[in-house]
Amino acid sequence: MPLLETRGITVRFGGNLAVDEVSVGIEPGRITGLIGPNGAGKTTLFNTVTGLLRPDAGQVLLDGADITRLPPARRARLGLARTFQRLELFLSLSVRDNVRVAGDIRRAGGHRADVGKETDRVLELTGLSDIADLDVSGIPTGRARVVEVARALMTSPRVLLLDEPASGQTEAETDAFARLLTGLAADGLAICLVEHDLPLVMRLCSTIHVLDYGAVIASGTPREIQESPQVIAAYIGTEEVSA
Ligand SMILES: Nc1ncnc2c1ncn2[C@@H]1O[C@H](COP(=O)(O)OP(=O)(O)OP(=O)(O)O)[C@@H](O)[C@H]1O
Repeated sequence: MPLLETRGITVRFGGNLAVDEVSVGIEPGRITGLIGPNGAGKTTLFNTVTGLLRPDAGQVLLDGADITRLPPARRARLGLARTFQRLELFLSLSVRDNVRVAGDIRRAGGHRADVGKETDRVLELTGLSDIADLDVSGIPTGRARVVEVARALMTSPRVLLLDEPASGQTEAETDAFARLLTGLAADGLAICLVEHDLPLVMRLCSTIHVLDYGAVIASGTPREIQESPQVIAAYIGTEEVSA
């Protein structure tokens, strides 16, 4: 059973059909991939799921409940968290404070928690403890992407949407990141991964949905996706589909 589901989501920007009747499901305990060439509609779909954008048609369901019209903060409280393709961190704050701030906001909203203790736990879990006191402006992009994930984890999400989280990471950082995501999924988190690093997607995801010009052109296991003629055609001239 999917925890998060989109049903027939459609988004138009003027005459441009950015998302075309997309129906996909994200299951707990699994990493679901969402891939496609540039401009395929991946970020736009994320924006409708998190409430930054109202779709022209379709529904978003969380645990079977229709959340299509809820504002982003309500969705966050229900367990939706995301990271952004363009990093959205406070550059002049330390890694610890960037992570902590999500806990402080949640506490201000009435959630009872020891924010300091939870911050330390999340920093440890995400492998950021050694750089916790550095300003985010002074750390490499690859680690900054993990800070975004850590901040998202401070909201105790049930669903985590990741928009190109491995971009800018070294090979070693990507390996550590892959282990982190595998562990989070093993603990029951439902993860949706938008990523251009296709070998990483193939390695981590149990199911992959492929978008092209806003529409789902294929859904299946990594092997099925790699062998799909539609997917190969969509990627010709852009990237390799093979891992
Ligand atoms: N705010 C906007 N106004 C107008 N058009 C937009 C807007 N946001 C996205 N688009 C268009 O919608 C389509 C889908 O864009 P989107 O960013 O969702 O694709 P994407 O798959 O995330 O691409 P990428 O892999 O490059 O991040 C593109 O044609 C894009 O130009």
